[in-house]
Amino acid sequence: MSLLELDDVKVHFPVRKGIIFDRTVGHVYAVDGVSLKVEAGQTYGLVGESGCGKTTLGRGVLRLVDITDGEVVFDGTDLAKLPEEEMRRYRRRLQMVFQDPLGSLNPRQNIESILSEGMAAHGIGKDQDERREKIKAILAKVGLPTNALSRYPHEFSGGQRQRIGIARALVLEPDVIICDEPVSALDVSVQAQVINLLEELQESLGLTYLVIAHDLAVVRHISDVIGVMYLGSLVEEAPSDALYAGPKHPYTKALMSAVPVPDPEVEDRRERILLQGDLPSPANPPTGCRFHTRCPWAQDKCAVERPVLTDVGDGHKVACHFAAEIEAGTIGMTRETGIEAVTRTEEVAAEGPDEPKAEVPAQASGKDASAAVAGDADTDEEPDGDGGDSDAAAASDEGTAEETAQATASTEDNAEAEADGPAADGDDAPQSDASVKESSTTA
Ligand SMILES: Nc1ncnc2c1ncn2[C@@H]1O[C@H](COP(=O)(O)OP(=O)(O)OP(=O)(O)O)[C@@H](O)[C@H]1O
Repeated sequence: MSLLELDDVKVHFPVRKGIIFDRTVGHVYAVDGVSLKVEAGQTYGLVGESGCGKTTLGRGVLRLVDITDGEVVFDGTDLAKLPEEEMRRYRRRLQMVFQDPLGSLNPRQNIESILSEGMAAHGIGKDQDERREKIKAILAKVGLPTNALSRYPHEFSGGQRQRIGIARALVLEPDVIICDEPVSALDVSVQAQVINLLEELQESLGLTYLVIAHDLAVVRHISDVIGVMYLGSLVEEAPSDALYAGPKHPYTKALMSAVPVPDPEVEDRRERILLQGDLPSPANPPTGCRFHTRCPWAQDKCAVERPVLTDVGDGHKVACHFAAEIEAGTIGMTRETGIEAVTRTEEVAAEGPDEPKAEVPAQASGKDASAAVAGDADTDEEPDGDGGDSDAAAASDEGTAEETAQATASTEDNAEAEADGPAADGDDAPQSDASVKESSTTA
């Protein structure tokens, strides 16, 4: 049995109308029948464009939103049916890391207070001294200096704040961490560092991850299995390599065709499938296959019959009536205009070839490290505050675990100097337009 198994999970939000005579006039079918398995010690990557229900599914697993129907079986227990009192015990074992580290950290609490809060609530550590020692050990593990304990969230850079978010989850000794867009708010070069940290922690602590992202490139780097979600349900699922080698669902093909080749020197001559129209409203989803209103290959049957996610071999599952025909080229496109040949050189020329590109750290840990930097990076990563973000501190987002440990030491050494130092310039500095453009993956 898998550590975490979702069976036909549905999360429907009622749409209400009226102030005096409040009534339900419909539902938002945010998650509408998702089944998936996350194996112990592995990473399941969940991708799909904004609004497809990824976050709601993650929150449903933790029962942060009510599950309308289905099972969420964690370690043999169906969480969906647990009384709230019992669910509290399981919450420690299933933790969440959020997209916006600053928004999820109370600005008025110092790091010790933020991290010890959950520990005290779950009875971890017999007193504050014991909790502090544990927090110090975890801070070192995530590459933050011990003096971070007495500092406040605004004193850290974006990458460091995400490390704090990860530390907050780790102090509770979880089995599963749900990472919701863990790097999408971070500067492009810091993204790879945080992804690498997550991988290192997984290896050393045996963690199991459900990683939610709109960016296929980020998920590819870290995932064993990837599920592609569209309008509340999975349209494709496969081992990471198989999905990249041969996406079978038209939606996945479109997503994949939008992932830029990370090396601007390499000409990208793939055809880019441009999806027409916006994501339909989950309050009023299309009949039949939910993707048929945008699918370049849609046939009459697709508007009527909803395809089931079916294993087509080696654990590669697809929910498309015509996946085999599309692959064999025996049916043609019904929306011819939805495709465009784009070459890498055109894109680079448009941005200006002389712009420096983001530095890609060399430390691949197994999977393609460069892929991890090919994500959205529209956030200015220049640290705020005037004291906490030193060069040394920024360096902790630049290197590997070993380098991070060194950076930690040097940060402590430089703590005094940092106090009134200028904003860091390392990898937390804003990126050039060119690097941002290169990273702009549309999901
Ligand atoms: N509490 C809620 N009440 C009503 N509708 C909701 C609620 N939470 C989410 N939704 C709707 O459910 C749908 C799925 O939202 P969700 O945030 O899960 O998508 P997502 O894929 O994670 O997108 P994003 O990456 O933008 O967060 C959206 O249409 C959203 O507006």
